[in-house]
Amino acid sequence: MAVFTPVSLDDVTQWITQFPLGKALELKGISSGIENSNFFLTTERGEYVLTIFENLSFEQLPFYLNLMRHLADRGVLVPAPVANHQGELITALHGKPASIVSKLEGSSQMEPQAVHCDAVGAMLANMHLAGRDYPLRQPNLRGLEWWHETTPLVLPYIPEDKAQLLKAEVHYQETFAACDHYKQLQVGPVHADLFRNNVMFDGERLTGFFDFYFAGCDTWLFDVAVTVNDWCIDLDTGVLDEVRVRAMLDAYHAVRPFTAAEQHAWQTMLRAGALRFWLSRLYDFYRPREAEMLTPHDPAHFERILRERIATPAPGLF
Ligand SMILES: Nc1ncnc2c1ncn2[C@@H]1O[C@H](COP(=O)(O)OP(=O)(O)O)[C@@H](O)[C@H]1O
Ligand SMILES: N[C@@H](CCOP(=O)(O)O)C(=O)O
Repeated sequence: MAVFTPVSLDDVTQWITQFPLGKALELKGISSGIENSNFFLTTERGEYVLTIFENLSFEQLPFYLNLMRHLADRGVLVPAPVANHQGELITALHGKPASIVSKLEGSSQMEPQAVHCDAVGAMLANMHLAGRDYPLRQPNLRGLEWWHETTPLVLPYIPEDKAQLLKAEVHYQETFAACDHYKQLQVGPVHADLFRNNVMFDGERLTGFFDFYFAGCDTWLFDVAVTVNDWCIDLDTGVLDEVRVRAMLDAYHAVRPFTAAEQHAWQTMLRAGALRFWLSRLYDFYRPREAEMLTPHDPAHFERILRERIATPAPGLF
């Protein structure tokens, strides 16, 4: 399903000569994924993933690919982009931007236990620290400004009680973002979509974070909130599982200690993390892109999480 641009081994045979990867031996389309055309590529040098970007442009991609290169160079487990002989990470294939990155071992852990949350928390903190000297800047394109612009576009489609909640929450978050506590939060490159399906595990060993195409500069705490809201919940109810929350937060804190300002902002950030995905799911549900081929994710899941975070205080950061 997720090969929108077909590519054959023949197509790649000539194209690959610009990379220091030897000959292409095998190419296999990857069926999951919703944004891009992805292939497992075997060459004389090893196993890689070839991506043809269907929506992001040559101008937008350097932030993401260079961030992955930067993090990989600092020992964070992420796919390492491979440069061609000219030092370029992004080159054209069938007229679209394409890149080759290293293949991560393992598979996604869709039923995480505390041990997995511990590994994700520690790696997330390492990733934030490693991103401190990343020189490129791009805001989180699904941040506050996008919430402000997108809310009026979905309001006409949803019933009054949901519309009230959405408007009230955006207002609450905007007010908080204007306060001094918010301005004290540490900011840097964040993944911003670190769900279970964007991390690989080989058993209990974390082998990497991937799918950085929602990354941007935002508060580190927002990234933690998005991650906790997916990894540490009961998927049916959205209720936080204290054991997994503690494992993730303690592991993060051991690498990069949370601050008092972050402790103060924590409950609000969990709400922000829920709002972000409720809104994007509403938008994708009611205003699907023309070329959208897959069933959109269920917005009700994140509405439930938002209501739950408003009603029930979460365990503290430390
Ligand atoms: N670097 C990688 N190593 C191993 N598998 C990968 C890698 N990148 C992507 N994949 C596989 O491809 C699938 C689709 O990738 P994803 O980034 O989610 O696609 P999309 O951006 O189209 O949503 C993933 O679920 C994973 O199985
Ligand atoms: N995690 C988001 C959707 C983003 O899709 P991805 O497969 O690229 O992570 C959601 O669940 O709404």
